[in-house]
Amino acid sequence: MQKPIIELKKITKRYDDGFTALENINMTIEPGKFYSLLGPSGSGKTTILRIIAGFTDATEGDVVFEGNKINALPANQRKVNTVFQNYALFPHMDVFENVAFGLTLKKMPKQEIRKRVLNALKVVQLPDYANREISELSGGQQQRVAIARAIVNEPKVLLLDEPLSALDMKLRKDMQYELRELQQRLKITFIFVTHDQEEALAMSDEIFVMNDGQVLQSGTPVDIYDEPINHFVANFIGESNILPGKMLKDFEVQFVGKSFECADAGMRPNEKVEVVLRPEDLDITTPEQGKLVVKVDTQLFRGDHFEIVGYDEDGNEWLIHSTNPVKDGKQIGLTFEPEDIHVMRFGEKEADFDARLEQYEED
Ligand SMILES: Nc1ncnc2c1ncn2[C@@H]1O[C@H](COP(=O)(O)OP(=O)(O)OP(=O)(O)O)[C@@H](O)[C@H]1O
Repeated sequence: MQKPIIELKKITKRYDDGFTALENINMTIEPGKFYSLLGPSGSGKTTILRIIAGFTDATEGDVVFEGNKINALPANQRKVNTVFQNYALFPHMDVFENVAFGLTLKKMPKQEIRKRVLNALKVVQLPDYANREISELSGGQQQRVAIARAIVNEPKVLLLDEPLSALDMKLRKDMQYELRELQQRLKITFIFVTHDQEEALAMSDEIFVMNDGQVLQSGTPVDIYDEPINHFVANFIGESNILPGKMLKDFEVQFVGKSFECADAGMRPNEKVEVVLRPEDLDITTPEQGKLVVKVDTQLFRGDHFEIVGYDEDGNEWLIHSTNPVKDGKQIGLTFEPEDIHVMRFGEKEADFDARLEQYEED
């Protein structure tokens, strides 16, 4: 592991009205990586950015930057810059003046400002837009100006608060590529707030999944997708079939009244669990050959696959992705591999999960 650039240690934030927005948050941010804070509205993502930027104080805990505690350091002395959701550009200034604003405040020599601003505009692929008015720009171009204005200060960390949420779907996808490419080129640490799981999965080196002021799970997109630690994460990240079950013994789990071989171990016999099966891991076969039988109810064409909804004989709903269509009302069999079954404990927290993993690895 690299030396962290930012650490949040036991951060709690209680607002004046007594509301606890963050509870015991620990985060380690390494330099040069792309991080996402992912969670529903109100989960505390923006509050974390504001604490890192110095716009608000934590009630308890420490913010550490390159090994030094910076709890009391004013926002303008922190080596971080923020790109806001609404861009916060100055409408009465042109593009050049907007990007130059921070440097002008610092009274940097004019020549140096010019060089830096033109360079920043080149980085965001707007080299010929210096003299344009803000009102003459598209949403995507305004977004890029906001990013140019942030990177012109050469921050070590860029904080981005839902910067793509005002853009239409197509532009949003384009900007996802651009931002990721920009981050890799500049090697600045990005901390990106979003409630869009697809966006977080596509762009990040690491994701922190948040809910109710807590980090539920952190890890690479693949880890979080393949090994969600609880119902909330499994549901929030991608589409899942989640069913109640019971761990019979190591590598054997029971759900929908049947027992199945699985790849999970280290739980108590008969422990109540939840089982996750991703729609794309289910293969369709004949009812005779299926591990489960499902009656197809409806299907939607999604371009590269069909999304099929069916019900088993107990009335559990199943979501299945298939490359071929299946007739409504048809009985189909479903098969899957033992490693496609992901078993979760009820209500598990990340710390418990880590402890269990350690115990399991020691055994
Ligand atoms: N000044 C304040 N006083 C009291 N409560 C606040 C204050 N600011 C934010 N909150 C509350 O703290 C919680 C976390 O807010 P925060 O803005 O961090 O969430 P978020 O995850 O960024 O949400 P969104 O995606 O909607 O921006 C919310 O319930 C919010 O209502």
